[in-house]
Amino acid sequence: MAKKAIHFGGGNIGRGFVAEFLHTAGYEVVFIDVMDNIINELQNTKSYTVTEVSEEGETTKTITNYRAINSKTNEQDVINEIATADIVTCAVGPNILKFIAPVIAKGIEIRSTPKPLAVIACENMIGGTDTLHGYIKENTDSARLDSLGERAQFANSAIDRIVPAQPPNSGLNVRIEKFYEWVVEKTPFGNVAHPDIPAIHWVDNLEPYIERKLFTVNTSHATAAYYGKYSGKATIAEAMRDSFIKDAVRDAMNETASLIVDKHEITASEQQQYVEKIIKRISNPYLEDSVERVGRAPIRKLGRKERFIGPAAQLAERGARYKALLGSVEMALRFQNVEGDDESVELAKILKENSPADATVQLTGLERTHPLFQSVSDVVYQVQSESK
Ligand SMILES: NC(=O)c1ccc[n+]([C@@H]2O[C@H](COP(=O)([O-])OP(=O)(O)OC[C@H]3O[C@@H](n4cnc5c(N)ncnc54)[C@H](O)[C@@H]3O)[C@@H](O)[C@H]2O)c1
Ligand SMILES: O=P(O)(O)OC[C@@H](O)[C@@H](O)[C@H](O)[C@H](O)CO
Repeated sequence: MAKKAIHFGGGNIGRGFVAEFLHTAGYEVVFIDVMDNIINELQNTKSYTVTEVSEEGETTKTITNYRAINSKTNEQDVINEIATADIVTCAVGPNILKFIAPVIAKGIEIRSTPKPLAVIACENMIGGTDTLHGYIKENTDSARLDSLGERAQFANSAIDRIVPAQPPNSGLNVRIEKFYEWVVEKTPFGNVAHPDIPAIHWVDNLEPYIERKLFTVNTSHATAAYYGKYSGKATIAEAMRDSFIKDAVRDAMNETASLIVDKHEITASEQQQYVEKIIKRISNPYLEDSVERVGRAPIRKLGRKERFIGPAAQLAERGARYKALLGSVEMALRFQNVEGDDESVELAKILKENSPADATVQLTGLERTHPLFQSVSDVVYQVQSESK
C-alpha cells in the first residue's frame, strides 16, 4: 500500500530537506501550510527541484508525488488526511508548534488504522517532538489520554542542513548545501517498526546528537550572524571572511567543545573534526545565507536551553570557561529593530523597559541564583547603557 506523510511547513527545510527524504523513501507527501502563495504553487505544479551546491558543483533532484492543503481554510481536510497517514512531520519553527497541535490532535483522535501514527518534529530545538506532544495532549480529551500512545508515537529528532532564504522568483525550487544529517530516537517506537526512511540515522539516545548539533552548528552560525550584523556584513560567508569574527566563532566553538567532550562520549579529536567541518560549511561561499535569516528570532535564540545560554549555563555549573559565549550573547542583544523580525523589536522594548536583572530573566529564563546569571546580567547592562 502507498505510504503517506503529512508535512507541516512548506518552507525552506520542509521542501528542501524533509519532503526530499520522505519522497526518496517512497512516501506521498501532503504539505500543510498557511501561506496562500506556497499552497497555490504546490497545488499547481507537479514537481520542483532541490539543487545541492558545493565547490564540487551542483546536483539537482526532482521532487514529485505531493499534494498541498491550506490548514487555515481547509482544516477538516487536514484532519482527514492525518487520520489515514503513516507519519506526521513538521518544520514550522519552535514558536508555531502550539498552533499546529490542535489539528494534529483531531486527526489522531479519529484514526482507526491499527498502526500508530509516527510523529517527528524537525525543528532546531531540544525536545521539539516532546513539546509538540505536550500541546497535542492539551488538545486531547482527558478520557482518551491514556490510550493516545496506541494511536500515535512521538520521537524527537535532530536535523542539520543549511537551507538559506531562496532567491526571488525561484518558486518552489530550493538551493541547499550537500551535507545533511537527520537523527531520530528509535525507542519511542517500541515493538512497532519505526518508519522506513533511509536518510534517518536511528539512535537510542538523542541527547549527544542534538546538543552537539545545536551547540556547534547553531552556536557558531548565530555567533557569525550577530557579529556579522553588527559589523555590516550581508552574509555568513562574508562574516566568516573577517578574521576577528572567525576568531570569535572559533573561541565560542572551543568552549562548547569542552562541554560536549566532557558530557558525552565524544573524543576531543572527533569534536575538533566536527568543528572544522562546520566552520567549512558555514563559510560556504556558494550559499547566500543572510545574517538576518541566521540571526532571526533573537529572543528564542537567547532562551534557557538554546545555543548560547544552554551551553554557557552548563559550563558555568562545571566551573568552566564561557567568556566567548558571553560575547555572542552581547552581540545577540544588539540585534534590535531588524526589519521583518518581530522578536528583534520586542528585544529592544524589553531592554528599554526593564532593569538588567529583570531583562535577563525575561529574555533567557535563567534562575537568579544560577552561577551564570550575574555575568549575563552585566552584559545586558552594558548593551542597555549603549542606547542611553
Ligand atoms: N533553514 C535551515 O537551514 C534549517 C535547518 C535545520 C532546521 N531548521 C528548522 O526548521 C524549521 C523551519 O525553518 P525554515 O528555514 O524552513 O523556515 P521557513 O520560514 O522557510 O518555513 C516555515 C514554514 O512554516 C509555515 N507555517 C507557519 N505557520 C504555520 C502553521 N500554523 N501551519 C503550517 N505551516 C505554517 C510558513 O508559512 C513557512 O512556509 C525551524 O525550526 C528551523 O529552525 C531550518
Ligand atoms: O533555524 P534557526 O532560526 O533556529 O537558526 C538559523 C540557522 O542557524 C539554522 O537554520 C541552520 O541553517 C540550520 O540549523 C543548519 O542545520
